[in-house]
Order: sequence, then structure tokens, then C-alpha cells
Amino acid sequence: RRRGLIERYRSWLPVSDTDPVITLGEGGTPLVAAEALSEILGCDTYLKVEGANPTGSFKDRGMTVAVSVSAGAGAEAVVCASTGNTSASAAAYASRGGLLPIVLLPAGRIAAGKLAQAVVHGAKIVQIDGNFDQCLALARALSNSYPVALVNSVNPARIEGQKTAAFEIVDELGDAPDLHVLPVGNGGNITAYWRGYVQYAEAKVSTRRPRMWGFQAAGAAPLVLGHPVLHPETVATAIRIGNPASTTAAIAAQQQSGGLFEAVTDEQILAAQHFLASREGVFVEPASAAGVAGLLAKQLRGEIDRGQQIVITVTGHGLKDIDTALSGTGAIEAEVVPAELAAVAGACELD
Ligand SMILES: Cc1ncc(COP(=O)(O)O)c(/C=C/C(=O)C(=O)O)c1O
Repeated sequence: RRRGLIERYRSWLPVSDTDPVITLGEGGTPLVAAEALSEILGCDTYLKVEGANPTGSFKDRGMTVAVSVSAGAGAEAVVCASTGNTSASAAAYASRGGLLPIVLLPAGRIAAGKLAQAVVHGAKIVQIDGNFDQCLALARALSNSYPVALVNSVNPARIEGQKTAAFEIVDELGDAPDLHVLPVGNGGNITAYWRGYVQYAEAKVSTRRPRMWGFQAAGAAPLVLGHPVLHPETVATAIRIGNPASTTAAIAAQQQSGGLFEAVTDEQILAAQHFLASREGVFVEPASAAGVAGLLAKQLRGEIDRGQQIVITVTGHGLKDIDTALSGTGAIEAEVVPAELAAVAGACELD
């Protein structure tokens, strides 16, 4: 039977023997060779496809640990603020564990797929008249004032669970890559990957640690600007965050790894999303394509050394946000043809 992350990496995780193991078989996600990207970059490039997790994003790695530990501590409810994937994951894992999920969402700024997940899992959904940053402050306040466990990425159990992605990459490649690339919103995931790579290197499981390259949306790039962004704006709603919860740890990961933070525009993000789907066959939600967008932009500027081994984390499944995927494509308005071979062949421009 499929083993979950706690079972596979228990000795590396802060889960006690008395904690329940609340799992949906998360982790063990595909590490796919990105052949088109490897050709363009002149590098051995792989995609860590985190949309293959049970609720469709990397958040499941942190949630299995955070919800199991919270339940073990007697919590009856969990709360999180979210741009959507955290709440989708919290709702699934809390419900599975018999805990009440409470999610605070920035009103009108969540991809429909993610909202649907929180609804069907039976979460208590509170849409806030404010942005994610305000939701996070309220979630913290709620957990400080009521018997509700906070499962945002400020909860260390989340980062601990998410570091297992780095373990899986080393376990599969045989060592750490030269470079690890990923989108950055709150900075929890880059913090987690760096922690995993460092722990494996210190335990001599790997011989090196990668440089960490984090990419933010140009309209929501506090880590690039060096200060919070009051009104973050981007089509990549998952990373529409102006005041990251893990700023200090994310900057430490970038500095200690000799990495960088750079911004990419919404146009570059959407182009990278299309590139991944049409050239690599991998459909990711917009925010997930930010790393690929950054690499392609740097390649155009001659800033990618050839011959490196690169792993890019694509963080969430494209089905989370079909409105953005379908907008501007004209796919729906396409003509309806008669149910006749000639008409179909003509529509396919085969004749
Ligand atoms: C698809 C996707 N890609 C990248 C990020 C950024 O990761 P962090 O830098 O660790 O924040 C998120 C984050 C989402 C939330 O913060 C939430 O769901 O509340 C995401 O959903």
C-alpha cells in the first residue's frame, strides 16, 4: 500500500509515537525530465511536479505533519489564512482527522478550484474584506484567543513536512542539484527546501547543497524590493502576498545558498504556464510557473551557465485555476461544427 510522508521520513520529522498519522498518501511526486527546457538552457533540467499531491499542491507535505501534530496535542479545530492551496489542504487533512477546518480567505481573490475544495471538505469559510496579509494576522489572533491550532507556514510543523521534497529529490537524483528554482510567496517553501538540503548534506546523504533561486510576481515582490508591498497585485493569485510570513528564513536560505530573488511579470508567468503545458505536457497553475518564467528570462539575458543540473518545483496543479487558463484563449468561443467527417477534418485543417 502507498506510504505517506510521516511513515517514509518519520526519523526526520517532529512527530511523536502518540501523534495520530493523518495522511492521504502525499509526497513521492514525479520528478520529470524537462526535455524542452533542458534543450533551451543547455542544462540537465527536472520538474518536481507537486500538483500530483492529493489536494493538488505541495501544501499537503506540511499539512500531514501539522494536522497530525495538532490532533496529537488535542486540537479540535485548525485555522489558516490562505490564498487557496493551504486552505484546500488544511480542509482535506483536518476533515480526514476529524478536526474542524476554519479558513480565512481574501474575498474574491481565490481560484475557484481551491474554493471548491474548501467547500466540499466542509471547512468553515470566512471571506475577509482584505488581502492575504490581513487574513494571516486574523488567523494568528484567532489561534491566540481560542482553542484552534494555527496551521499556516508560521507553524514549524508545516516547514518540517515540506522539507521532505528536498529529501525525495536527493533520494532520486543521488545528490542535490546545482540549482533549485521555485516560486516564492510567503517564503515557507524555499525555507523548507533549504532546510531539507542542509540536513541531508550534514548527514552526508548528499555531497553538496544547491543555490536557491526564488521568483516572485513583479506586482507582489517584497523579497525582491526588500520591503513589504502594501497592495500586492498579480494574476498568480497564489503568490499575491505583500508581507511574507517567512521573510527572515527565506532571505537566510537565499543568502546561505548563494542564491537570489528576482521578479517576473504576469505576462512572463502566463507564457511560462503555456510553455510548460504545450512543450512539456505539464499543466500548472500560474504561480507555479514563476520559476520557469524566471529561468527563461535569465536565459534570454545569458545568465544561465550551461551544464548545470537544475530542479524546478512547480507547486500546484493547473486545474486549480481553470478560469485563468481559459481566459484569452478563445477555446470556448471556437466554432461548433456539424457532426460530419468533412466538417471536422476542415476544422482540424487536415485537408
Ligand atoms: C501554487 C503555489 N505556489 C507557490 C506558493 C508560494 O509558496 P510559499 O513561498 O511557501 O508561500 C503558494 C503559496 C500559497 C499560499 O501561501 C496559500 O495557499 O495560502 C502556492 O499555492
